[in-house]
Amino acid sequence: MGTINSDNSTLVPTSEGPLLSLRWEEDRLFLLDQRLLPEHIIFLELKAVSEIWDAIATMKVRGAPAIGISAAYGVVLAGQAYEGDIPAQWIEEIHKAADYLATSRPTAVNLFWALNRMKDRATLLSEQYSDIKMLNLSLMAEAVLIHQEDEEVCRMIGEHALPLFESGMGVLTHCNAGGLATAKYGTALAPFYLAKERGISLKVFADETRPVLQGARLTAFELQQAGVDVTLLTDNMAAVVMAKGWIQAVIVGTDRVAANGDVANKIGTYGVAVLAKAHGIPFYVASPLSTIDLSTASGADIPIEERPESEITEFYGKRTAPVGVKVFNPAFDVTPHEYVTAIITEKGIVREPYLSTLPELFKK
Ligand SMILES: CSC[C@@H](O)[C@@H](O)C(=O)COP(=O)(O)O
Repeated sequence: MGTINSDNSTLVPTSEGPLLSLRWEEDRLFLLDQRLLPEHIIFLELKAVSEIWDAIATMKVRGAPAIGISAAYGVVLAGQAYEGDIPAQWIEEIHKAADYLATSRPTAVNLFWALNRMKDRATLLSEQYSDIKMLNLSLMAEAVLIHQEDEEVCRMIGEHALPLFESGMGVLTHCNAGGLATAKYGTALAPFYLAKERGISLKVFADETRPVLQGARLTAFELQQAGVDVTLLTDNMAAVVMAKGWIQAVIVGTDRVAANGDVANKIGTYGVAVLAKAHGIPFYVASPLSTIDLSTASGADIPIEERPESEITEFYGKRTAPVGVKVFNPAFDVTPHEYVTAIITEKGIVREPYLSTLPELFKK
């Protein structure tokens, strides 16, 4: 890919590997507007903290790692917008922006992880430098590092996950935990890219993922672009394809893993996990360490975002439900740890008992 557009024209995708959804250039963030995929490939050029907040809240950028990276750049923009020369005031602006960005979406812990990392770095830097230009440059380097690290983390998740699959296997995924949701490769989709590179043929089944259709619009799109064998299903077809024996494994991403191994991910994931267990199919979760939140004891403590009713009562602007009907629209659900066969991280694979195996990952 690599084509950048800032004047809202539609660009034709190329097939030079995974599509990149984020690009930073000195004092601005270029973001692929994921709401418009697959019809339009349009990059937004963001220069203000409020624009980053809006992009996250309205899901122009979505997926836990991509949200974290965008927020980190949002903090950089706040530092660059400060016009004074007093480091203590600069730090205040950084904290104000981070606290504001933290209100954009509640469930993906990568958002808070990245913001805390940026705040800590800013504090450390302000003890070393008093020149605001130097502070801004150094803080920008931290955001760039978060961005670059994510690519390597995703690649390593793919390396660890790949041996779980054999050529010819059918693998089901839900939502989009791909390159679009991360710096590159994705988490759950990373092994599919590596398999493709290495001539291992996997048959991927992508749930469409109601109500915002990340599976149909994003997963099917990015895998098709990369030449991966992908078949699109509506969410209620997962049971049928499992019963037919077409699925040998499930792999999904996550927005937050609690200390006991409970996993929050896109609404519908829990149902897929229950179905997998009923059919004796392993259910894998791909998670960077930045998505593991040991300070959250269990899934019951994970804040679950509820989104606008219109996502359910309307379909692309057309009303599909009676006016005034009651609606429940949680964006995520929690899969209890007993359904999770293994969690695949950049540091390796862990299994039950998660209460002891997850903390070990942070000591490696
Ligand atoms: C690597 S992305 C992992 C998760 O963030 C992903 O599976 C997911 O649930 C995204 O939800 P979204 O609401 O599209 O941000």
